[in-house]
Amino acid sequence: MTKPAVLITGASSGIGATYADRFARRGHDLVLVARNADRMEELAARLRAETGVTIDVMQADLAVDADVAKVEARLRDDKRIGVLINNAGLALAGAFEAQTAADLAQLVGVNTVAVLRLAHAVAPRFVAEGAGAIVNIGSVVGLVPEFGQTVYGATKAFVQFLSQGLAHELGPKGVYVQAVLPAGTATEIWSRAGADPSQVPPLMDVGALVDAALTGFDRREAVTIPPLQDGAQWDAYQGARLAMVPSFGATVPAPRYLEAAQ
Ligand SMILES: NC(=O)C1=CN([C@@H]2O[C@H](COP(=O)(O)OP(=O)(O)OC[C@H]3O[C@@H](n4cnc5c(N)ncnc54)[C@H](OP(=O)(O)O)[C@@H]3O)[C@@H](O)[C@H]2O)C=CC1
Ligand SMILES: CC(=O)[C@H](N)C(=O)O
Repeated sequence: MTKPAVLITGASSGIGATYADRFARRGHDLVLVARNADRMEELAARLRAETGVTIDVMQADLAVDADVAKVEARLRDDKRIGVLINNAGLALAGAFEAQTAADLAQLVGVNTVAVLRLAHAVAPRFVAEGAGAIVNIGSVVGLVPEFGQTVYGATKAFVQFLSQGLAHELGPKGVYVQAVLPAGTATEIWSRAGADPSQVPPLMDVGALVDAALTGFDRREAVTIPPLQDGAQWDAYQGARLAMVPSFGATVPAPRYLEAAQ
């Protein structure tokens, strides 16, 4: 049986380039998407030579509406594509009040709007086929407002919610949706974000990260958190969240709000 082609955003470096390497070695044809076409062509030439798979390179800036539309069209029309890896993203150093509106718009555009639009473009075809996979790269930062990377973390919380919601909606229709939540991983994201090198935490090897994410993928896990050593902690967290749900149906405020503040 022919393996589905895989479209990977942010495939010019780091986690995306490593996904490209791993899927090529599994025998999948690829579509690589990012801004730096030279780096993708170099990666594609190496992987074609080493694995024999077919690789197309699409230059696109996912902060630019017309470029996102180009990738959406490819996802809608190219029926060979059966896996979307929504990986492209960026981080931003600095305090919220010092970050510029333009930088924040780019951060939110690439990390959330593009992720949503690409998933939305491919979902109808996957649902009609009753097959397909959407992998969204979030971050543990989306679970920890206390880290102080507020807007970056908010984009990753969006990715996590979107993924869990889509898993709930699309799973019964045959479409697998996975959220991958890396923690600090050794890629260019830190220097690109302008992070102070003395503040960078110990980092996971990018190959180890992607191999663990693919283990979760093969198991059809909804949320994969490679650095989390005790998986039962995630299950307990989800259990605590779901335990609140019946209360959300209450039609009167909780007693603690019925006493006037002193
Ligand atoms: N490394 C880490 O510690 C962690 C990373 N992540 C997430 O992993 C994902 C990949 O990042 P990582 O590999 O670490 O970092 P890199 O900086 O190495 O890679 C980011 C990729 O995204 C692409 N990209 C960035 N901006 C745009 C844009 N406007 N349009 C198209 N492509 C773009 C870059 O390509 P180009 O410049 O060619 O466009 C590059 O291929 C991100 O979503 C990140 O948030 C999550 C948790 C931890
Ligand atoms: C820059 C970061 O904080 C990193 N990409 C992460 O998500 O952990």
